[in-house]
Amino acid sequence: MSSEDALIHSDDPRHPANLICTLCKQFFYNNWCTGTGGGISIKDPKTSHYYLAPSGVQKEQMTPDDLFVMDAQSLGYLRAPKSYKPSACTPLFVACYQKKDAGAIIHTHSQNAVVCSLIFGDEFRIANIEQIKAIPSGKVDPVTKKPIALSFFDTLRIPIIENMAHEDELIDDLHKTFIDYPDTCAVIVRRHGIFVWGPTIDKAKIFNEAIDYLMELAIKMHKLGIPPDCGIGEEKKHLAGQ
Ligand SMILES: CSC[C@@H](O)[C@@H](O)C(=O)COP(=O)(O)O
Ligand SMILES: [Zn+2]
Repeated sequence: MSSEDALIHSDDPRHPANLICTLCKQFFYNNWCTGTGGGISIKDPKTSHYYLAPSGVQKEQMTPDDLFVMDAQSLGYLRAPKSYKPSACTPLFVACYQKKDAGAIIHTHSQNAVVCSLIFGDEFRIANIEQIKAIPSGKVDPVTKKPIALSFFDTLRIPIIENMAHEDELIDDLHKTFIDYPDTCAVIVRRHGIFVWGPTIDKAKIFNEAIDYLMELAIKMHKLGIPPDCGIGEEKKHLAGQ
C-alpha cells in the first residue's frame, strides 16, 4: 500500500476516513446531505491531519478512496484524488479548525436550518427547552476544566449569516461570527444550511442533532404563535392571543 493510501485505509470503523463515509450515509437519510449538498470534515486526533470530502459527489456513496487529506501546518494535500476537487467548504472547515480549535465540522442543508433562516433575522434564539442542555455554553469549569453546557434556563443563540454565490465567499462573515459570538458552536447560512463544529466528531454530531431538533421545534412553536425564546409560562399568553 502506498503511503498516501495508508492515510485512508484502516479496519477501524472510527478512523476518520471510515467515519466520514458512515456518517454521510446516515446524514443522507436524515435529508441533511442530499443532492451532493453538505458534508463532514474530521481532524484525525492522532496525526492532526484534516480529512475532507471531494466536491460535488453524492456524499452517501463516498468511499475512503475518494477522500482528501490535508496537512494541518502547511495546508498542503498529503493525499488528493486526481479525479476530484476538494469540497468547496474546505476554506470554511479550515477556518473552524484554526480559529475554533474544532476537531470536526458538520455542514448540512437541513430544511430546519433553512426555514429558521427565513423566519428569524440575524440570530436564531430558543430558550427554556430541555434539549438546550446538549449544547456547550462556551464556558469552562474553573475547577474541573471541563466545558459547561447551557442550562435549561439559558437561551441558545446562533448567528445567521447571508448566503453567497460561492461557498468561499462566506469566509468573512464566518470570521465575523467568531468575534461576535465567541461561544457559538454553529453558524446558520440563510437559505442554505448550517455549519456545526465540536472538539471531536462525536461532540459535533451531538451538537448538530440537538440544534436540528431545536430548529424543528422552533418552527413548530413559531407556527403556533409562540416565540421560541419566550419565557417559561409566557406561551399561554401567545396561545391565548390566537
Ligand atoms: C448542491 S451544491 C452545494 C454546494 O455548493 C455546497 O453548499 C455544499 O454543501 C457541498 O459542497 P461540496 O463542494 O460538494 O462539498
Ligand atoms: Zn452547502
